[in-house]
Amino acid sequence: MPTRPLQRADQQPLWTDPLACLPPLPGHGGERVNRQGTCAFATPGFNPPVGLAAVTTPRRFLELARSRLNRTASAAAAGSTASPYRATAIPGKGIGLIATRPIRAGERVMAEPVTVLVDGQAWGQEGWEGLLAAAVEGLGEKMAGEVRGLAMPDGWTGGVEEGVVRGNAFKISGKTGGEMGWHGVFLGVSRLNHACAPNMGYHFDRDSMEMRVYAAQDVWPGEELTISYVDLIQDSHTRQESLSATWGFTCTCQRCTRESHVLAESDSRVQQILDLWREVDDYGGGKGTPEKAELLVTLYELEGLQARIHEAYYRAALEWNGDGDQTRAVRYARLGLDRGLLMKGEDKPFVQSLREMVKDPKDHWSWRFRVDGKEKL
Ligand SMILES: C[S@@+](CC[C@H](N)C(=O)[O-])C[C@H]1O[C@@H](n2cnc3c(N)ncnc32)[C@H](O)[C@@H]1O
Repeated sequence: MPTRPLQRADQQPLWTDPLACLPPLPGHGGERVNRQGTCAFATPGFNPPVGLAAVTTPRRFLELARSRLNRTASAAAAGSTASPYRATAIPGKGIGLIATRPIRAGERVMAEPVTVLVDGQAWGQEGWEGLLAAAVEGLGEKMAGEVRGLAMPDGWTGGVEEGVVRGNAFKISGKTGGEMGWHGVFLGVSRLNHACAPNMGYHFDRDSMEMRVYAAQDVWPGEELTISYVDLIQDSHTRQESLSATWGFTCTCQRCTRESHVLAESDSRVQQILDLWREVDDYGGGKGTPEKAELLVTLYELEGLQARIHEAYYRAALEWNGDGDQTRAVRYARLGLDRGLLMKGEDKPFVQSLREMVKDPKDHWSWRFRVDGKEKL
């Protein structure tokens, strides 16, 4: 444990002593509670003036302070420009974000450091809600008030801070000391409402601890900015059930409220997407073709799945390369890379794979794999 705060010359200290701790869990060993138990932290030096509230062990918080947080504040400052949206009340949805100027597809709309972090290992542990409340309190009256003012799941009757985390946290991952899961709340991003054909996509950047939100399509002033809370490649009934179970609302988005025969058509397209996926993802099966992958692209477009279109482009790139058509392969690889970088981030394996294909399609594992058959794989 550091005896002096970790800090850079130009920044506030990022390490703070725990505000409160739970005893260590059985099997974790160690006598000293503040070394092994889960604790509440609040540090005002992170993303000032917001700060960071965290529920985790001192060891993991220290790892974060050392490896991540120093870089975050500068990355956020470098990217700050006037927001192309404003928060306002949306009938039936609480607060939401509305575009205040045209936003072009691919434009970065938000880049926001995390404000509340709950260690996946602490989530649900007896007494974790108390630690969460203490960490949020530690942000100071103004910021704690902002966190507590976020929406809770409809019908929530438990504690405020827990409700806020359950209603707004994204599952995010970090790399310090091996893979680990966190639940992160972002003050601005939390105001994005759900739609089943959202106009925004996002990814979490592990280096800067920022959530980055990008336009998946052109957006006009006055349009609401939306993301998806659930897997969109599910039929309307399953999507509705999962939104209602976790957030307690009934989705009234355009994709969910069409006339019944149009809704049935949409659900059948979802089924066709799933069937095509199975065929093109079976590299040894012989049923995948470039035409099927291109049909996948069309179905994604028809379903308004622009925030996930990179998935279809990736498959079209593989199929054309597998067929030995390097020009078409590179075309789709370029499209997939362009969208994939925005929606999933740099470190995803499919992004690396597309980079390799763009560089030299014939050197990519998929070159002519459909033509040359199984021996190629
Ligand atoms: C992450 S918050 C989004 C921002 C929220 N509207 C607010 O006022 O802060 C999630 C909550 O917003 C509401 N919400 C989000 N999308 C919705 C939708 N499509 N229809 C109705 N309510 C929605 C629900 O109350 C949900 O629990």
